[in-house]
Amino acid sequence: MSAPKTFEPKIFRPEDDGPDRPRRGLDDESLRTQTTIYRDDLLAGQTMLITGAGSGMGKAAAYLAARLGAQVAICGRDPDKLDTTVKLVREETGSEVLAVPTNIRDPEAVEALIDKVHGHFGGIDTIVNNAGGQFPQDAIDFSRKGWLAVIDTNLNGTWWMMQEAAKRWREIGKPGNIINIVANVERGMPQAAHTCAARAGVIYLSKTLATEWSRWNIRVNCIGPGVIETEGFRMYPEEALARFHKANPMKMRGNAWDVAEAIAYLSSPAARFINGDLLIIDGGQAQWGVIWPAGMPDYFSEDGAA
Ligand SMILES: CCCCCCCCCCC/C=C/C(=O)SCCNC(=O)CCNC(=O)[C@H](O)C(C)(C)COP(=O)(O)OP(=O)(O)OC[C@H]1O[C@@H](n2cnc3c(N)ncnc32)[C@H](O)[C@@H]1OP(=O)(O)O
Ligand SMILES: NC(=O)C1=CN([C@@H]2O[C@H](COP(=O)(O)OP(=O)(O)OC[C@H]3O[C@@H](n4cnc5c(N)ncnc54)[C@H](OP(=O)(O)O)[C@@H]3O)[C@@H](O)[C@H]2O)C=CC1
Repeated sequence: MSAPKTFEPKIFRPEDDGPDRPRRGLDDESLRTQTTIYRDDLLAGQTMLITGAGSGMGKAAAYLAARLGAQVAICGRDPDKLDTTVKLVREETGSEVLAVPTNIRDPEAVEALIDKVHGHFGGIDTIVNNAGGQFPQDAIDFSRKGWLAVIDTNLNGTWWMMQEAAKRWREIGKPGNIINIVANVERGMPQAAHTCAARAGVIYLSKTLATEWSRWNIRVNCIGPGVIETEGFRMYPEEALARFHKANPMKMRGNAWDVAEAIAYLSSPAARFINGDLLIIDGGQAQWGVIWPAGMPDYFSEDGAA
């Protein structure tokens, strides 16, 4: 049976995510079996700090970076999630990941995180600002607290990370590399206006910093994922998920490995001349469709009100 074209927009809360729903994204077993085009020591000698790495794309990126020889530090709010990444990397590579539970919304905690990673590994070469998220809802119904939560996480949190890392790189006279995971916001995103605003902010912040900070040899780039199936899909109702693949002309969902490999590329010497750019990984979504993660109001359907 095909998914309905429209359904009543509704608020979906994490508590609606029951045990009967399928788990989404690449589990540890799938991650272990992923292959890569990169040579084994591509990132040897590098230290990478990846935020939001207890699940999804951040976890895949941390695992791939460790496999390619990088020293890896990770953060996220939930220590149990971070432990799953530490364990996976240890079992598969024998390397120890440094896990520092941190809320990126807290600038002092971010400062302490950057200190800790520098102290532990003697420096940082690349930071990947991947932590983030939102909830699908019609913008007119956003609560003030909900708006602030999304802006604070995705825009302010990313900024605190960038500024603290750059201050340290300037102080010690070492080059730096920043990769910000944003979203595909080119056509706007119905029912994700808060994240659209925050991600557009990060993209243009990054383009600006790529110029300002080039004098300290700090590069700043963004990756814009389209529909990437991860644990984060729990925030979306099944009716919406059934249509997510239609957001792009390839009619498929990407996975966390697609993004992890792009992160590895931008962390490698091959990307030394890439600065201020936005790499979109979306199967062509930018030129294609718009999806309504909380349900398309009838007004927008083919036979809706003129
Ligand atoms: C990226 C584009 C989205 C759709 C565009 C179309 C393309 C679709 C395809 C892409 C789909 C996937 C996109 C992903 O990014 S999935 C991966 C990311 N992971 C997540 O988004 C899950 C995690 N999300 C969150 O953690 C939260 O959204 C949030 C950022 C808000 C976290 O904040 P906080 O920890 O403070 O959370 P709280 O629970 O305390 O909430 C604070 C207030 O926010 C409001 N709120 C929260 N959830 C909802 C909801 N489901 N519906 C409505 N309002 C919500 C609310 O006011 C909260 O306060 P109260 O609890 O006191 O009411
Ligand atoms: N999946 C998709 O289709 C798309 C995803 N994105 C973005 O890509 C990034 C990765 O998403 P994905 O892997 O799918 O989702 P996940 O939900 O699996 O990962 C997001 C991670 O961010 C962490 N996080 C959230 N808030 C904070 C915070 N305040 N401080 C520290 N860590 C935090 C979460 O851990 P914890 O809760 O423990 O803090 C979680 O591990 C996110 O920014 C997401 O919004 C963008 C476009 C599409």
